[in-house]
Amino acid sequence: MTEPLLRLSGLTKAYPGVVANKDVSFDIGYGEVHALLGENGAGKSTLVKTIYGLVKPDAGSMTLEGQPFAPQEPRIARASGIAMVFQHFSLFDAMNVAENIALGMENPPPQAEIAARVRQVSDQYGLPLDPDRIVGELSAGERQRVEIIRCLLQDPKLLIMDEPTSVLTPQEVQILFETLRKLSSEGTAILYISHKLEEIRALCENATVLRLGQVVGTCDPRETSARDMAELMVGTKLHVPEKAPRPVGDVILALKGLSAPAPHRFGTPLRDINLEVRKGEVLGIGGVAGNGQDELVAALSGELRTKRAMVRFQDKDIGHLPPNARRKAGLLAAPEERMGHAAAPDMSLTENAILTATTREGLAKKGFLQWGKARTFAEGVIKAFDVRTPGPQNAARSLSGGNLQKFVIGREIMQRPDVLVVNQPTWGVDASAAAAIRQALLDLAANGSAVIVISQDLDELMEISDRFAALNEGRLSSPRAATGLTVEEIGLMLGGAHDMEVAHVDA
Ligand SMILES: Nc1ncnc2c1ncn2[C@@H]1O[C@H](COP(=O)(O)OP(=O)(O)OP(=O)(O)O)[C@@H](O)[C@H]1O
Repeated sequence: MTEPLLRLSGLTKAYPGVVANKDVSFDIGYGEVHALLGENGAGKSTLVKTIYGLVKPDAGSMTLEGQPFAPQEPRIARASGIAMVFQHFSLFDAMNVAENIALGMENPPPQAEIAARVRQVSDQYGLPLDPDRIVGELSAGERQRVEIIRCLLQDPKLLIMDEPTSVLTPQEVQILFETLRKLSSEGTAILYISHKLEEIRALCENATVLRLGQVVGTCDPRETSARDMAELMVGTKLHVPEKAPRPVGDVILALKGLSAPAPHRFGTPLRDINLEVRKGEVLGIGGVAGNGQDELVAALSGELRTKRAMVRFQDKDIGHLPPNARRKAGLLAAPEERMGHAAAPDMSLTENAILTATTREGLAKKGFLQWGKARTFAEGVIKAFDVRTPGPQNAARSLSGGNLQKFVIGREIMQRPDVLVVNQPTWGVDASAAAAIRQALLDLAANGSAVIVISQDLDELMEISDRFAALNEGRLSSPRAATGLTVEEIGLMLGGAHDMEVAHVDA
């Protein structure tokens, strides 16, 4: 039998309180597109970090092209032909594409040469990218291309991709898949982590499923339904969120001509947003990343202050109020970037609970923090939202991405907001946890709160929203009932051809 490209044999890695990988063995062949599946915390990242030399296994071994392979650090893994595109990009906004790529090289050639090679690889693999563009001005999809091209310049034998499509538009996903197929046909193997099972079915020829750190199954995704794969991952039947009919109440939040300049050089200005949100409704806001999503969340949460009358909440003008005053009044928000924005990575979960829940949960008394109460609150979130962690004393950084997301969203929901604004609530979250988060948002609305969900995942928005609006270059289309909206109509709304603008053209 011929040797596989990479063989993993009995890899085991334990962290305090959890075994992240337990006796994991499988092969990846030359040119094979291999999916690594598993719910949040199943151990996928730990495994790929082991292959990339970022984690040292406690036991087990690897071979690469038949030779023992035990990279002590990423530099060695890269030199052996392993490349990795991370979920979170590591690029410098103020530098151009070629400069960013040079930063990742051991011995970078002159800029002009890098630019020429970027152009060549970009043409060869159908990944449009201009090496002279400033990274801060690129879309998420283009930033990812920078990372991919950086990898391709190393001519990898194995390309590892961790959740590559969560920030991409459907068109960008197609471009990426074409590139990956071409790479595979040329003999480059791809190890692909994603929670988007339909994409796995379209792309991968083999899948290894991890649960609680162990391999629990393998399948051919082309011949396995998404539902079967999801159930293999969780080991139980999948719960699909139910959108029960709900009475919709009075207007609780109104945006009136909400405008704000871009908060930084690479931000988007908000332009004359008008919107009414009612008690008991879920309003979905779609749009390609970078069209004002972060700015809108900031204007609602109070991180971005505006003129008083631009934000009206429960019949009071609050555009000038800071976040804590808004929290106290019942307007809560969970931003998109969980590490560093929604949660402080080095703080424990209890401390992270204190960060946003002190006012509403009474976690401070006469200026002193009530640690016992804070811990109980954090434990409540962990329990209610099935956050996989040994306990609230653990640092946010130690949680897997999806588990931290469950904690961050749960922390806000458990504070019983009157209005909850969430940005990308299920980003990087596995199918069953995503279903649980969506159900929690629907339950919140069923209890009379208003929920604004900002997401790039149109399927998600259609699943839970009563009304749908689209953000485009800082403008918001007028919301429309989600039921019955066609893909074409949504596409037009996302592209900015919404009713107001069409009316202007006619005039
Ligand atoms: N540095 C660390 N310290 C302590 N525990 C860790 C550390 N890294 C990972 N873990 C734990 O190991 C387990 C596996 O985590 P891992 O990030 O590999 O999961 P994952 O499958 O990639 O999850 P996700 O899909 O949410 O990204 C989790 O329980 C996680 O909390």
